[in-house]
Amino acid sequence: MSSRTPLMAGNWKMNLNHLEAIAHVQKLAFALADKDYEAVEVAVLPPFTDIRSVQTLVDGDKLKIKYGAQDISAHDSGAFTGEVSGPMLAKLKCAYVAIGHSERRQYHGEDEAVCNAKVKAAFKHGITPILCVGEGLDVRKAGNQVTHTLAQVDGALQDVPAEQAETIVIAYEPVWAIGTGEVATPEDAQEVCGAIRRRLAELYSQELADKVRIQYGGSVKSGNVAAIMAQPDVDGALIGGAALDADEFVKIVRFRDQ
Ligand SMILES: O=C(CO)COP(=O)(O)O
Repeated sequence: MSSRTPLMAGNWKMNLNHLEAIAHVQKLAFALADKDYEAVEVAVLPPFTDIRSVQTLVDGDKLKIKYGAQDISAHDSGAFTGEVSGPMLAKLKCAYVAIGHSERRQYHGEDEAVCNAKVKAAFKHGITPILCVGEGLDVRKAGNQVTHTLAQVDGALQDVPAEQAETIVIAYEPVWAIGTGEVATPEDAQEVCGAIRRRLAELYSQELADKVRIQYGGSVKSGNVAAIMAQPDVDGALIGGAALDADEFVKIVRFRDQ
């Protein structure tokens, strides 16, 4: 671990309606103390329909939990049925937006060009992208995880200026470890997270690369988070299933105690 403030973000995926979201964030807020927020940045990424409720709670009670969305449209407005725009998310004061999650890549055909456009849309509206990258099982078996993942990083950062790129968060999520209980070893996580940081240094500068937070995601739980966080290039986690259990998520936030 490094001097970068770790970011622990719960990706709720398509779980919890707005009433459940309020109850869940209240539980987190009750359990988390100032010292937790000093050590770790805590964020939740609820479904779109929950964001207004979460915002109202966070604003009203001045909570230190950050929140964001799981996707963003590449377009600002117009005839894009079902999409939610950057200006809409910015109006709800979203701090973060996940871009290019493997489930979006797999089920919605999002490629590097789409991710690149969405990264630009997020920055345009002052929302920090959490760019999700990572290889599937076949690529891992062929030993091509680094090349594959770096190509995703290159594609998504095409023409993104340094002053924006230095604030991005990149989540390395090997697809074979998502929701499978199959966690990458700390060494697997470090191999690719370290390669991502070296690529950022090549694309921009070492100084910029040292600022960027790189998360690991894929079956993170309270029992395995400490070993993953001990890796020098892992600056946090993007947590799916375990983030739906408030007690478990709090334990993950307190990874230093595990
Ligand atoms: O996809 C993930 C977070 O974005 C990881 O999901 P799980 O933690 O459920 O494996």
